[in-house]
Amino acid sequence: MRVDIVTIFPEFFGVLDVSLLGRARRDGLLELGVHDLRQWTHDRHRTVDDTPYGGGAGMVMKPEPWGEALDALLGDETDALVILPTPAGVPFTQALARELAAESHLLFACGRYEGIDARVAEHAATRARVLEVSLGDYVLNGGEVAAMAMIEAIGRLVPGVVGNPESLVEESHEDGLLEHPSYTKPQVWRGLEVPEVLRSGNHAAVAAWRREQALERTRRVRPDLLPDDR
Ligand SMILES: COc1ccc2nc(C(=O)O)sc2c1
Repeated sequence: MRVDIVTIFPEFFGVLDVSLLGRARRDGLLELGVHDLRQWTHDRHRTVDDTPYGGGAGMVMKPEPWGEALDALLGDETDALVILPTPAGVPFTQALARELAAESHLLFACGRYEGIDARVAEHAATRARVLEVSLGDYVLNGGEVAAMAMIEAIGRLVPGVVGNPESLVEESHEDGLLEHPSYTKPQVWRGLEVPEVLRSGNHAAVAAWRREQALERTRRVRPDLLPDDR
């Protein structure tokens, strides 16, 4: 998978060189390109924003630099997916992350200020698929944090990135439930003991206990995830 990121804060994404995604890049499983939007400006001040038509507070990102950036990064390619992080987007979920992990080329267009001129998404849709996505029902200062979170959630699902694919199965949201609590040594810690069933060696009993714990935790913390009959 290739991931391109266009941003006015390219230094923001240095962290993607470390940990899991850093190794995936070195192993050739993920290709990452981080691009400063200002390289597609042509004035002395490298201007990327201007006042909004219709008035209102804040500034809007100009369409010209974005158009040239997408021209340069998409070329004649037709199967790229342009992801626009925005509070007005569809919710980012584990299911969406799984879908996006199957893509061959993602381009994250990270807005700042009050957002990107709407014609950028409109014109991009004439040459690529465009998806406006939100991390959640809150507002960040720009698309970079959202893009970072999405790239991590998507990248770790790309085959080969996580050493043991089994570890991707028993996770919150993978089966529609929150994950069960986990324990490791010591058996007793500050008077708190690991549940006996986990030390029983009875795999069926452990699986049943974990399932019940996941259901109980989901009912308590995220009842909205449960269909009415669970
Ligand atoms: C101007 O670009 C922005 C601003 C806020 C924002 N908030 C997001 C979110 O997913 O919460 S994405 C995003 C992009």
